Amino acid sequence: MSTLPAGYRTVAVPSDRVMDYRHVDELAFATTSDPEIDAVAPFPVPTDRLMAVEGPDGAYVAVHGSYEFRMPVPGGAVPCAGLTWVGVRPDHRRRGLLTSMIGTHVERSLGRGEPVSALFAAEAGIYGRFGYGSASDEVRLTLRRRAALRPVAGSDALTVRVRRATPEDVALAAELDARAAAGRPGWMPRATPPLQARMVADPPAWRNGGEPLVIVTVHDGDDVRGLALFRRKEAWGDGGAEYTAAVRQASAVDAAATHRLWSFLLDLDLTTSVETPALPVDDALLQLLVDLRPTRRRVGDNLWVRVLDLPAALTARRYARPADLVLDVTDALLPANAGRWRLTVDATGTAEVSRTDAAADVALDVRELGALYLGGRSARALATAGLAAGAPAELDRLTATFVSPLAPVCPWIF
Ligand SMILES: CC(=O)SCCNC(=O)CCNC(=O)[C@H](O)C(C)(C)COP(=O)(O)OP(=O)(O)OC[C@H]1O[C@@H](n2cnc3c(N)ncnc32)[C@H](O)[C@@H]1OP(=O)(O)O
Repeated sequence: MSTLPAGYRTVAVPSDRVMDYRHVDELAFATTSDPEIDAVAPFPVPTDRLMAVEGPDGAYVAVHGSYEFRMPVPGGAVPCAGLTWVGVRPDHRRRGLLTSMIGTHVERSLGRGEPVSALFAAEAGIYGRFGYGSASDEVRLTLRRRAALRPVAGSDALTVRVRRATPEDVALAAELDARAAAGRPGWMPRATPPLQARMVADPPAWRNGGEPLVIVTVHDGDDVRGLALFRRKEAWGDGGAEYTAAVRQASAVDAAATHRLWSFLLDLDLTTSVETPALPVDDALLQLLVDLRPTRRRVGDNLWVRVLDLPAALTARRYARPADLVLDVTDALLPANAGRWRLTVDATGTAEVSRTDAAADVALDVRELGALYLGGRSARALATAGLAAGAPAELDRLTATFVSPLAPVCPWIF
């Protein structure tokens, strides 16, 4: 599957060449490694999941890696290869190295028993051709200070505490993140120490002129029910203070804690605006705001999902209702996924998937199956763009079967 131009070869990256790997990404992304950052936020991708392409002179010219995730899906979690740190040295681009690396990634992921891959795309035009579908959106808000929230019972009884964040806050940040996730599809757990360290890491290079990271916690007696990490940036205009507060993480376990947390963040002295982290498009904050109109909203693509092993992927999640559907799938990269599949879902939401010769209810490419996989897209909407084919009733049956009650999102970029 992986075809490289003559003179290039695919190699695993030994631990003594991780810096060579990183140098390729630095040239591809116009960044540089910084020992001060590495000291608090070590390189997070496991070495045994790093791959490189060597050029004719033996130097690394293209790299990719992956995380070993258990991606939350409706009703469960699926082993997922989180493709990451993909880069091709600018003098070796557009000669098929990424295409070859995707082949390597797919083979290795399937070999490890990972039926799904997911990623954040550096540019939206890159990954669709390889069968990744845009499966979730995120929204980032810029809120005015004192934006009003609808009342929530119990919020006023909760207390808040504020202090500088420290590396020791990592356990609390990870715990609150996991509790706030509440099974939302796509919300990747940060399961390894290097990924968790990044939650609270605060090297000066990441401060963008702002203060060191601050942590605010919401308490019900001794119980911590919410947490936010944020930093303010000093600014003075003709009218006085114009600070902005950028929130890195805002996690709360219920509506009252959510209300208390955002009430605090929305009324910080000296600030005029508050920037949220990536939120799901149905986040509680959007429901609580009395008036969304003055709020700047930027919606962007979030996770891209690639179904690698169709029967394993489709049986790894639960479904919203019983169903008997025949899907006719095309997959130019992985012919084992192509053809007609019967998806039967029982009353518990558990699916069986088998080959069939029966007539298809819906025809679609594996890219669109990836888009639907987390339950955040509509088959009928895809069909309006010519990306799925079927009678409206069958398309709606597919959507109603796949739908997630909560919009999928991954709140952190990997
Ligand atoms: C999950 C992540 O890590 S996302 C990070 C991706 N990395 C970056 O964005 C860093 C900067 N860019 C790069 O390193 C490289 O340009 C890459 C990785 C995006 C592409 O690598 P290349 O080796 O040039 O890709 P390759 O030659 O295999 O191209 C395959 C096809 O994708 C297309 N393509 C490649 N990059 C892009 C892009 N940025 N936008 C749109 N199309 C693209 C090519 O034109 C080609 O199309 P074709 O088959 O119709 O001719």
